[in-house]
Amino acid sequence: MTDAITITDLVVERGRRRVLHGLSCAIPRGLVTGLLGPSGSGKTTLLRAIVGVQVVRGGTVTVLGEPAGSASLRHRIGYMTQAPSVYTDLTVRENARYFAALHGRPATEADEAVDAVGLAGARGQLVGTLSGGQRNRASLACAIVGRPDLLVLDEPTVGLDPVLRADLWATFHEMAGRGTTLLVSSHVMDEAGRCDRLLLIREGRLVADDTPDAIRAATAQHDLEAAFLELIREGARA
Ligand SMILES: Nc1ncnc2c1ncn2[C@@H]1O[C@H](COP(=O)(O)OP(=O)(O)OP(=O)(O)O)[C@@H](O)[C@H]1O
Repeated sequence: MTDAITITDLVVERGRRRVLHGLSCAIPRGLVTGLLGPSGSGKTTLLRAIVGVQVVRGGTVTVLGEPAGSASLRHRIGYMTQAPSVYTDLTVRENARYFAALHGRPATEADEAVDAVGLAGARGQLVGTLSGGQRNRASLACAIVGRPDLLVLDEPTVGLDPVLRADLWATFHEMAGRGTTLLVSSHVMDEAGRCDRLLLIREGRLVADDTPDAIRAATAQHDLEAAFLELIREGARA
């Protein structure tokens, strides 16, 4: 299996504080990789380095065979930030169609993206009048509309009810089945089990990089939250 992303010795400082401390990992193509860790552990910073919008102090980040931030990657990566990046004075459908046009995609694909995030019933509604969770999903529709090779999603399921969350995770796996690589951050450990692979980070260092089952086996913990705690304890003992 080839890797979509390779990160070597990545060091990032933000506001004079070291946030990522020489992090190295590889993210395989065509799978859903979860980036899990407590609030402030450096998840968003790592995602920013991957999409090429973060100044890095050291190390390398290679994405789809190119250095992160290369112009050639712009149409190949979809990025959903934590703050919804949509126009509040346009409808859901207009937003999705606008982003589709930027990627040279037809309006039909924009409408499919709106359906995929469960917003078909609100497609004609102004984004400014949507609930927070709906607005997040409108933002997600705009991120997936270009049919990117790599989709980087920063906490895409925050504020969603369990049914919608399950639907969205099913959508992520369908996309992976069609060859898209997904990197999805979350600090909700019950979402970890839905991923093909997991990166667990804490205080800017990688604590684990494996499948959920391998992490369970290595820690003799079925519950991934307990497994995460066990890995932290092991790290402290070492
Ligand atoms: N613009 C900034 N200037 C200075 N420090 C920053 C800046 N942005 C983030 N940080 C710090 O970098 C660290 C990592 O932040 P980051 O947003 O990557 O964490 P996170 O794991 O994504 O957190 P959360 O789950 O709460 O979104 C935190 O200590 C944060 O305070």
